[in-house]
Amino acid sequence: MTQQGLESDGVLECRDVAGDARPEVLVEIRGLCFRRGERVIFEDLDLDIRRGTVTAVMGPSGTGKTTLLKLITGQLHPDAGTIRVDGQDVTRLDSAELYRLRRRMGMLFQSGALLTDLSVFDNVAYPLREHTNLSASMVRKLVLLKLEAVGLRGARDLMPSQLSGGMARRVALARAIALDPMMILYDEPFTGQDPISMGMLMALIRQLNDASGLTSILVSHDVRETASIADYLYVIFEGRVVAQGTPDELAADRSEWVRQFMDGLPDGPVHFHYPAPDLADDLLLRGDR
Ligand SMILES: Nc1ncnc2c1ncn2[C@@H]1O[C@H](COP(=O)(O)OP(=O)(O)OP(=O)(O)O)[C@@H](O)[C@H]1O
Repeated sequence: MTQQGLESDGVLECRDVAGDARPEVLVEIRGLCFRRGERVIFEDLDLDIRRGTVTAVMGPSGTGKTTLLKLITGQLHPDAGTIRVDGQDVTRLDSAELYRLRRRMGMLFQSGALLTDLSVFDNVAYPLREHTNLSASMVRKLVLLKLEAVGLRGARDLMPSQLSGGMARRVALARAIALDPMMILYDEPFTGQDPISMGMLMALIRQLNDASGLTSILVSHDVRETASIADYLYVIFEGRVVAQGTPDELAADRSEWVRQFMDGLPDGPVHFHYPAPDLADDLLLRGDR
């Protein structure tokens, strides 16, 4: 049994819910509640990531997508709810168990920069040297295979400063799959990429997922590109899932939420302004902030 959030008279409460583990689901989130100070980021959020799929999590800026990835990887602890990854509730693991589980999750975060003083080869070798006792010749073979998978075996001796942005992201991807994770989490992998790089990364995400039997969670603002490679999409807003379905289902969905988000419309249920007092009142207030 675990706790699940409920809104009652504007107060976030929690109730007990039972988890329902299903083998086809790799990540099962139930009743997730998470606050940042006074701000409720997630409130009673349910979400499933099925094994073998590329599942995208989309939503307006600041809605909590990166936070969700951090909760799944146990970097943040929820206020209530369960997050099961491969049957284990990450909210209840001790640090050694969490460490073992995290080794099975590859991450490609926006800030996941390469180590600038190490070559491409050594960047990819790094997790293998840190986390395994493999011989140098086995590390070499694995690094070359991972670099081959991202098309950069020939770039092994380059330093990060000699790579384009798209190449750097592909090296980071090779590093993320070095330990053969069961799952890979991508946070805005396409940001700042030209169309060719973006196309390469999209194809790579799909290919790696299918060829390596991975499960992928993809957080992205790039709706069209994401929809073209994802099997299933979640749209989250104000702490909850407001829409979900296959790309075809969401393309056919007429609800205001889905249309605003999928079609990038400036007007709709999502407002441009962060909540604030009335502008005229605010301007009349004394003070220096
Ligand atoms: N360390 C922090 N301390 C306090 N608030 C934070 C912190 N990190 C994020 N937040 C807040 O949590 C909310 C969710 O942030 P998050 O980065 O998860 O959003 P996001 O959906 O990934 O946004 P974007 O699409 O712009 O990257 C935001 O309102 C943000 O201001």
